[in-house]
Amino acid sequence: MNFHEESHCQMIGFSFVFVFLMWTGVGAIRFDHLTHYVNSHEEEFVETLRKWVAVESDSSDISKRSDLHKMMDLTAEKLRVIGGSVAMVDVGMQALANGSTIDLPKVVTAQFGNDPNKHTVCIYGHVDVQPAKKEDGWATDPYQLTDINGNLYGRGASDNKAPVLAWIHTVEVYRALNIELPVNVKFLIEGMEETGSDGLDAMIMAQRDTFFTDVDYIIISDCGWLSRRPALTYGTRGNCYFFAEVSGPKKDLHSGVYGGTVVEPMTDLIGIMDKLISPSGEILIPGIREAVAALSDEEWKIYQDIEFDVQRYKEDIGIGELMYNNKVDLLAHRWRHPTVSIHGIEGAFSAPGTKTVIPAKVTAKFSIRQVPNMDPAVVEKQVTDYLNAAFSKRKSPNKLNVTMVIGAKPWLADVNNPLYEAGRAAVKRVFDVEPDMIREGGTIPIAKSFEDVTGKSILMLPIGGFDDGLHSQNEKISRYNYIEGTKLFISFLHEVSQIKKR
Ligand SMILES: CC(C)C[C@H](NC(=O)CN)C(=O)O
Repeated sequence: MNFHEESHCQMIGFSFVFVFLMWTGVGAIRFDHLTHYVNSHEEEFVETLRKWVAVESDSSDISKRSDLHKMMDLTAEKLRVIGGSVAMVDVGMQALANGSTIDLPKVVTAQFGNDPNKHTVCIYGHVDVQPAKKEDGWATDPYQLTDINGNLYGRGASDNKAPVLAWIHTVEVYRALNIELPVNVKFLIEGMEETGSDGLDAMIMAQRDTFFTDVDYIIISDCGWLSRRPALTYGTRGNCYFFAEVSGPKKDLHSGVYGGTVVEPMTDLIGIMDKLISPSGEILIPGIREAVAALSDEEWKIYQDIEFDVQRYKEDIGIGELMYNNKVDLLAHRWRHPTVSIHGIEGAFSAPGTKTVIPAKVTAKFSIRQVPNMDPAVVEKQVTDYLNAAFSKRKSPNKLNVTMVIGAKPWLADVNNPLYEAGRAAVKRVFDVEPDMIREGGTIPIAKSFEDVTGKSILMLPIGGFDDGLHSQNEKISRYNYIEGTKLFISFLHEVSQIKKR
C-alpha cells in the first residue's frame, strides 16, 4: 500500500465514485502537506540545530561533563515538548584512568504511540561530539553554527546532532499537522557514543524485556553517503582503542643535561609504534590479517558497480596519492579490511616553540578498526602480547603498560530484510534514484550489541553528506541534506508501515 492507497482505506464509507476520484490525489496531498511543513519550517529547524551545536557536549573531556548533561536535558526537553513520554535513564558511573569515577550522561528514551497493530521503530542516535577547538584549524567557531553557502558548519552538526533532530522533526511534523504516525516511534539517544558508548550495553540488556519488547526495527542515522547519491548502509567496522604508556624518570628532564644518559620513554614508544603497521599499510601484528573474512566475488561485484569518483575523493581530502588507486581496493580497504591509526601521544611536547624536554611519561593512543570475523577480546590479547614482546626486545629500563579502552565490534546486516526494501522505496520517493548500498569505515559501537541483545533488525539510513568532515576541522551538514533528509525519514516511516506484520 502506498500513500495513495492508504488514503483509499480511510475513505471507506464514502461513495465508490467519490473514492475513485479521490484515490489518486489524497495520499499525495498528505505527503505534500508533510513535506511542505518541513520546507516552511526550515529556519526553525536550523535554529534548533544552532542551539544544539552551541553545547560543547564533548564526551571525551571530563571537564565538559556538565555540558554533556545539559545536552541530554535539551534532548529530553525537545522530545517532551512534541508530546513524547520521555525517560532519562541513569546508566551509572564512568571509571576514570586515575581510579576515580564520574557520572555518565543519562540515556534519553522516548515513546510516541503504542498501537499494537502498528510496527514500532526505535531510532538510535547520539548527541555527544568529538573534541574541537578553533585553533585546530577551523575557519569558524566550532560551537557557533555558521551558514556558508547553504552548508551549516559546527562540531557535531552532521555527527550526529542534525540527523537526530531530523528524526525528532519527523515526529513533530506529523503531530503538528494532526496526521497519525504510521508506526509507533521510540527514541534512544545517548551521550557517550564518541568514546565507545560506556554504560549503554548494560542499559539495553536491562531493558531488553521492557523498552525493547515491542520494538520491531532499530534505525540508525549516524553515518554518511558515499557520494552525492543517497545510500543505505549495511555494515560498519568496529574499533579497538588502545593506550600504550611508557614511563621512565620521575619527572621531565632537560635534554642537554640528561640526554645521552637515560633511555628516553618517547624513543621506546616510537620504536614500538613503528612495529604496528608497515609503510604500505600491512598490519604487522600476528593473527589480525588472518582473521579477516575473504572478499567474495559477489561483494567484489557490488563494489565494482558503486558510483565512486577516486579523483574527487583525493581532492576532497587534499592528497596527491592514495594507498590504492582502483575503486574496489579503495572501498574494500575503507570498509572491510582492518587498519591501524595512531591518533596522538599524550605527554609529548606539542606546543609551538622549541622546548628541549625529555618527557618522563608518554602515552600513545592508537586504534584498530575491526571487521568480520575479528573479535575485540582476541585483538586485545594479540596487540598486548605483541607490543610487550617488541618492548622487551629493546631491553629498556622503562615500563610499558598497554590497555584497551574501547572494544567495539563490527556489524553487518542482512540486506534481504524488508527494512532495506522500505529504505530503498523511501529514497526513491524523495530523491528519485536508487540508493547506493554501502558499508561504513567508522564504528557505531552499540550496533552489534543491539542486534545480539534485542534480536531486532537494524537499518542504517544516513543523511550526512560524503564531504561532511566528521571528526575533522570544519564539520558541516548542508541544509539540503538536513531538510531533504527529514523528508526521507517521513517517507521511510510510511514505507515501514507497509511491511507485513508477522
Ligand atoms: C568508537 C569510536 C569512537 C566511534 C566513532 N563513531 C562515529 O564517529 C560515528 N558517529 C568512530 O570513530 O567511528
